[in-house]
Amino acid sequence: MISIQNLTKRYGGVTAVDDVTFDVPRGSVTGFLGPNGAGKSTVMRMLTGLTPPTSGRAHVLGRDYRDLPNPGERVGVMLDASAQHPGRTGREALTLAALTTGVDRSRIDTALGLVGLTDDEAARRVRTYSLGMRQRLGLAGALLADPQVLVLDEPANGLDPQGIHWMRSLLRDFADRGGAVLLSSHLLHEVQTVADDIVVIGRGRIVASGSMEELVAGSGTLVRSEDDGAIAARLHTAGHEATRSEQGLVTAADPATVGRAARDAGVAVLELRPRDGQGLEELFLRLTVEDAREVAA
Ligand SMILES: Nc1ncnc2c1ncn2[C@@H]1O[C@H](COP(=O)(O)OP(=O)(O)OP(=O)(O)O)[C@@H](O)[C@H]1O
Repeated sequence: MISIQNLTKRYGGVTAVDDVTFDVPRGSVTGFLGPNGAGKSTVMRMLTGLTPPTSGRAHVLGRDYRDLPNPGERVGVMLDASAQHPGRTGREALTLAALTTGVDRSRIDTALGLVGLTDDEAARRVRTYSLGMRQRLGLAGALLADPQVLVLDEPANGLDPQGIHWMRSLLRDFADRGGAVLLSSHLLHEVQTVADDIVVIGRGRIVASGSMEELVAGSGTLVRSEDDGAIAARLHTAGHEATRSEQGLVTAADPATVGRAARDAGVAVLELRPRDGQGLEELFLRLTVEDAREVAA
């Protein structure tokens, strides 16, 4: 439902997006993850027709966003939740959006209900909203026309952990009903909670992508035993790197291979498991630390 191919954007000498290719299929919530300045917003702006690509293409529902008839009806977009008119009430903001996209006004209450904004909150001016409430209002705007695709830039920004879990079920439900979601974040734990597929971008280029399970599995195995050194030696002989950490031995080999190495070494295993979210955190940090440093510099 979203197809991005060899997408590149240059601003003068700066290559903001460099040959990016990925798809978001029907039924998927895809997290677009990268440090500040990695190029996420630029990809989303090109996808929604706000910035022309230097080369490559970004299609949504099979064509350029600008070529879709009434794109606001089929693609829900939230690029900057803080860019809402502070003097309007939440309900007024949604009413204007309904008028400009030709959506039936009855959808306003549905959208408010979906994002959990009460009638009283919708009657308040946006300037009195917390960041989390603005995100909810932005999401209500994106959901207003009951679109097939959602493109959301940093939607979890300002939400508390409970809010992030709430967003997960909202987006999961949207995808399960046949929709596709692309959402960006510079925080791994937000994406980890919400998305089932991940694309990691650093310095304009994709540095990793796959399902959450693949990326977690790709981050190896942890084993704690009565003799980690003996297992490490067996793994080395079999061609697997293994390093000692405070928690035990860490290796890229899968748990079954590590279990056999322990058996062959005659060592009792105390703990053996795939490395979980923490492994993914390390993967993200390792993949992006250089990029983050360059951007900071
Ligand atoms: N209009 C522009 N003119 C010049 N450079 C730009 C422009 N827009 C973005 N850039 C540069 O392109 C790079 C990518 O920026 P982008 O906003 O897409 O990153 P991001 O991943 O969305 O970051 P953040 O998480 O901070 O929003 C940055 O180096 C940025 O300075």
